[in-house]
Amino acid sequence: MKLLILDRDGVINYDSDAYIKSVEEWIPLPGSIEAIAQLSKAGWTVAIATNQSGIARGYYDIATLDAMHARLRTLVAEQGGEVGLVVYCPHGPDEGCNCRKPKPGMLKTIAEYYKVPLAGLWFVGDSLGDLEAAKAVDSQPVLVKTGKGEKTQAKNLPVGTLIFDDLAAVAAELINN
Ligand SMILES: O=P(O)(O)OC[C@@H](O)[C@H]1O[C@@H](OP(=O)(O)O)[C@@H](O)[C@@H](O)[C@@H]1O
Ligand SMILES: [Mg+2]
Ligand SMILES: [Zn+2]
Repeated sequence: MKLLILDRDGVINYDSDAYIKSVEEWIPLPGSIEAIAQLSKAGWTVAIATNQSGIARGYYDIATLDAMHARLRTLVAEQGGEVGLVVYCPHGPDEGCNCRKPKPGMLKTIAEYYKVPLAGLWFVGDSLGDLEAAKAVDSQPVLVKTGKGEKTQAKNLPVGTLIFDDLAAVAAELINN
């Protein structure tokens, strides 16, 4: 099975230091919806692993978060594709959960759900925590330069991190090679 895991904010949609607090604030990045649809139509299962500490901080609720993800699913379906499992960490940084990236808990959940090994599995993110989560379970860290990606690129990246301009470039690489 061809499984790809994506971070959400800064990879699929624009991110904000003020958090993405409503469906109206959830705006797809150029080409991201089409990229997910093309991957899906090419036989890839596209899952999502996203930190959503805004829940713990009281900025938005689970119903709003679900509405964002329903919007994502609708947009991808309109392009003939589909979105797989979406896993989120609703906890705050100080709660010591096992799912908040850079911990790999969400990656493990997704891999177990699809019964796919984590080794070498591509995880696409814009933050260092995304890349560290991938490295922690021997998955392939993939950085995109959207969202916080350009800032992240200046940091000390895990060895072997692959770098692409955006999700569309990641999709082109996977579909054409
Ligand atoms: O990139 P993903 O994992 O999909 O989601 C990131 C968001 O949950 C938010 O994560 C926050 O980090 P803290 O959770 O406050 O450390 C900040 O970086 C926000 O700008 C960002 O919108
Ligand atoms: Mg992100
Ligand atoms: Zn958590």
